[in-house]
Amino acid sequence: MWQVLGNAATVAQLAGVDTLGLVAKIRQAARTARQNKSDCEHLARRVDDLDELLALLRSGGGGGGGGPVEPAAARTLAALGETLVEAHDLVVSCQGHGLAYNLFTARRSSERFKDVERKIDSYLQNFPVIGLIVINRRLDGLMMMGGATNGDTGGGGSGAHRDTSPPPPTTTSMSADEAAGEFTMAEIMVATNDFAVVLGSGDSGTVYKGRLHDGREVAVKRLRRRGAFDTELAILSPLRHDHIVQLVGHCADAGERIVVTQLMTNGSLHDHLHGRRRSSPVTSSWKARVHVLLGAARGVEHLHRRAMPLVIHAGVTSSHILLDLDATATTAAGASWTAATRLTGFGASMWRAAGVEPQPVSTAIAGGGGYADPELVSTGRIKPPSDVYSLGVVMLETLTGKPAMVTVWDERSSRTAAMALVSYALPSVRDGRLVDVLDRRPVASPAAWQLEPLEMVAAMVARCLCLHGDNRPGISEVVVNLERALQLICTRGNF
Ligand SMILES: Nc1ncnc2c1ncn2[C@@H]1O[C@H](COP(=O)(O)OP(=O)(O)OP(=O)(O)O)[C@@H](O)[C@H]1O
Repeated sequence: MWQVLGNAATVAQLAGVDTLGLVAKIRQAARTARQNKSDCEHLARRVDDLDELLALLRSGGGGGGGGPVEPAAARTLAALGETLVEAHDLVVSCQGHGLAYNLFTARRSSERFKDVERKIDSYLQNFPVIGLIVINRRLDGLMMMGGATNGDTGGGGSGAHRDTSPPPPTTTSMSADEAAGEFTMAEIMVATNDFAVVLGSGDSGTVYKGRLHDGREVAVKRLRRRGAFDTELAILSPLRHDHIVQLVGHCADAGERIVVTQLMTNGSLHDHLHGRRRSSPVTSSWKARVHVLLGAARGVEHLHRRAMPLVIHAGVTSSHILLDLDATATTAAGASWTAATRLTGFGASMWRAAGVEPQPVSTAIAGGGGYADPELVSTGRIKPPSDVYSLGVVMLETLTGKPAMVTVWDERSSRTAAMALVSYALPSVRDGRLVDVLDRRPVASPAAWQLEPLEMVAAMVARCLCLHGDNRPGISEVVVNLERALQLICTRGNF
């Protein structure tokens, strides 16, 4: 949604005026105004309120105001420049006129003051959003310079004394030439061989396999709705994390709306649990399953606690947890695998300012298919615990090997009926009878020492699925639980 403008577009150029110089002049002119003095002083105070926004926009543009600016901020700057000129002219016009002028123009002046103040208020209202955009750009710049990497590469965590304070944003190493780009439709057609290979499809579009001219393999998502394109691009652009799919670029050409992301070669967790990929480590090993859940939970943790701006995913499902598995590697102990897990499906996601009230959403966003947070459905308001609920459903799905909606036999109607997995399996989990619903594909008859880590996960699932969001654990607690379960599995023989 907001590609970086050309390097020539700097803060000063976009505003078209020396904004800080104008603010000082308005202050000065208000002090010496002879007509409408109180209006002038009031206006000068409102202009003062813009100081912080101006300073942020200047520093965020990079290099003392010499760097590129996002289009949203650029538009604001250009309009802001005009408003400041208007405010200056208005205050200056109030100097040194006589009674006749005053009677003649008093009404018009008061309307002009109100108009300018209204404009200033609207900039101030947009300030948090613009500020976040600018901060993201600044962080991206720092990451590019530092080449920081701090991503999880899987395996069990220490599980001990986890620091719950938000660490600095986690990033994958991404060089400047890997920054997201804009593609033409012709480039997309070549990359996908005219949309030859379908990887999957969802609510918002169909995803195709592609290869860029530089050899990178990508997933090309052709969206049906403009809104989902804007949302997905806006949300994904600033996100850099080992458990979140990386944006490669986009195409808004020839009426098409396409988002290009890195290819995840092994499909989704859903495919492995219920679909086409029946013989994979994820089907046959509890270690692989918990490892994948941990990756997904770390992705959500990044969104909830560290991303700038913070994000509510609003669509956590097993189809939105993508995998890159390398099951071909072998070790002295036998066949082995490595796995990378990344979240996708950001078409309904939203930004969240820390400490604000839960946001109202349309019931369509409340989700469905057995993943929807019942509190969100009943209140129409979304908050981070909604993602925890949906992740709880994915965890239950992973423990039981059953999809989020199951088919059961209905005695009364003597017909099969659809039932939410939560209704079907949670009572057993809550009663401490996980074995009754546990998937037997990884281990046919699990021993008590094998059940223990899985029961740990099941206990967390029961908490994630509490009806009231406030009773659910925070996402970091879920991460710690999965780290401990994985560690236990690893120390007990990698089953
Ligand atoms: N980067 C990728 N690599 C491999 N396969 C992918 C990738 N992105 C998506 N897919 C496949 O396409 C399917 C649908 O993609 P996605 O989940 O992004 O669409 P969606 O459900 O329409 O998303 P949204 O909820 O954002 O509208 C996924 O379940 C997966 O099988």
